[in-house]
Amino acid sequence: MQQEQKSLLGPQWVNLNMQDADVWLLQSWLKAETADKLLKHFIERLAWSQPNIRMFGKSVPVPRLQAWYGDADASYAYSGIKMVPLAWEKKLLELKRYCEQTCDTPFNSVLANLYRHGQDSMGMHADNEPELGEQPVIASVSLGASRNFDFKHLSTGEKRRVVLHHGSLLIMRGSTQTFWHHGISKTKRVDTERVNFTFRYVHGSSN
Ligand SMILES: O=C(O)CCC(=O)C(=O)O
Ligand SMILES: [Fe+2]
Repeated sequence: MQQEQKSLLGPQWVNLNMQDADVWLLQSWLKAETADKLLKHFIERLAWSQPNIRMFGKSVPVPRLQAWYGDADASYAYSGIKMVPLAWEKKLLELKRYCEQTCDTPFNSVLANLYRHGQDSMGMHADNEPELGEQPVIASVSLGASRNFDFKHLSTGEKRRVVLHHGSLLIMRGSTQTFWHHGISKTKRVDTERVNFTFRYVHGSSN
């Protein structure tokens, strides 16, 4: 089954060949002009906020802005925050559908992150919430500033770094979330915005 799915991704995809994982990257998924328009649109139109998360017993603001969109029944807890999805914004729904076509996988929700500059970040984590199921497929679309995306293997400590460019699509699936953490570290080299979408399929309690 896993082998069959792999071949569906097609020749333009780059397999990151990571141990205990199944990660693929398509750097120029969107045309540059489409990606430019979408970046501007999403920065202006999405309902960005900066919620608090609990870290080491303290409540601290996330070091970026975020927004959670999805089907009404796709709510779940993320880093201690109960995320109730906003109804799909029109262009975001179009992007989701295009992403579903490319990945040949359904998604019902997305976490949108806005990194305002290089000092915004996301700590190392796995997207392993029970609502995502055993071997979640997570599709990550990047717009704007290129940022380093870091992986670390939980038992061997092996590290991998890829640069996610404007208009790229990264897919993590299989056992990736079981064996690896991933995150976006701070950098002094970037002073412009980046928007990232991680499309997911949340298994709701009511369906
Ligand atoms: O911004 C990124 O590329 C990573 C986002 C991420 O890991 C997440 O939303 O869970
Ligand atoms: Fe993640």
